[in-house]
Amino acid sequence: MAVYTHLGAEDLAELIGHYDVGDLVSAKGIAEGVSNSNWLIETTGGRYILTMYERRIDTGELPFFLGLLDHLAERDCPVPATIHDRSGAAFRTVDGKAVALIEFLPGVSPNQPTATQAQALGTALAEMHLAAQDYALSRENDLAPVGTLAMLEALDADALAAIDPALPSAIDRGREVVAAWPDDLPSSIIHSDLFPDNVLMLGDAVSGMIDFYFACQGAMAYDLAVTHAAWAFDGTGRTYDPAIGSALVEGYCAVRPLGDDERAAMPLLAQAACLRFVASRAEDWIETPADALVTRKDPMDFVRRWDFYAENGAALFA
Ligand SMILES: Nc1ncnc2c1ncn2[C@@H]1O[C@H](COP(=O)(O)OP(=O)(O)OP(=O)(O)O)[C@@H](O)[C@H]1O
Ligand SMILES: N[C@@H](CCO)C(=O)O
Repeated sequence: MAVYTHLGAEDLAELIGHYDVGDLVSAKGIAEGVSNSNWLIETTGGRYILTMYERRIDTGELPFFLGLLDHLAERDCPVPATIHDRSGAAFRTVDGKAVALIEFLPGVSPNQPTATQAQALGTALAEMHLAAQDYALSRENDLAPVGTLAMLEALDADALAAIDPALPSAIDRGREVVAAWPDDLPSSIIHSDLFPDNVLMLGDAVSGMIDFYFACQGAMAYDLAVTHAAWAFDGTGRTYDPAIGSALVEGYCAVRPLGDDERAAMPLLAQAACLRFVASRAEDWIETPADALVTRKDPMDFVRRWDFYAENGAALFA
């Protein structure tokens, strides 16, 4: 469920009236997503996505996120441009909450991506990294290994063990990742959360990369590692698909070949990606009541990936 706020027809028409997009025809709440409320808006001028920022997002960071979409869209990356209102503002406030209107992009998120789609995504990711290098604004990664380790350390050990007896050992493994973390890899603005549900595809082509609300300054190879962990396994992390993993890296390197230092770091970066999702999922699991409407994601899905990278990472990225 991802419409937390009711917006009546009059509120919507009034809001849309501030934009040069034609008259409101229809507005449908979008069920996917958990962080924000989203509507598919149809006007006499076209289709748009209206987002109301509900939680996790600090309004002070919206100029960074929305400006990034504009910067990338201007450079032909498949991301939705922000629609600015008649006064030029990228976001407005309704009932005390920030809202933004962005371009609607066609396509569907793949449930079972193919290697050809993974290759196209690798290419789109590398192009995005290059296009973002001259973006004027910056944002620190609050979910970098040091931050996600702290997140995990702050959770109650018994609560972690209640999810799975193997989970508390992620803390010591996380410490090893943080101790080995390289600070000098080539960086840009990275997406940091490019799971299949944040990618829209039309056939084999990437028609959209969405949900940039974890974007931040970071090592480009780390973003590739996150995307690898998100795309190359079944959801539970039990089965690795080598065709998808190789195609993703190949598509990336066709545009931006990895340096020797980046390639050597990939096994560690992939484990850092696992640390990040183990930590955020464990925190959400413990903080979300079992009967909440939102489905909790299992941190163990990323412990399994972590085991896989620890064992096979060196051969995988050689
Ligand atoms: N620009 C867009 N064009 C087309 N569809 C979009 C666009 N942006 C979002 N959507 C649709 O809305 C859904 C929810 O969007 P999104 O994933 O950004 O929600 P969220 O609640 O902000 O994210 P999350 O739950 O991942 O934190 C997506 O799965 C997609 O179907
Ligand atoms: N994509 C993340 C949620 C956003 O942090 C996950 O699957 O855990």
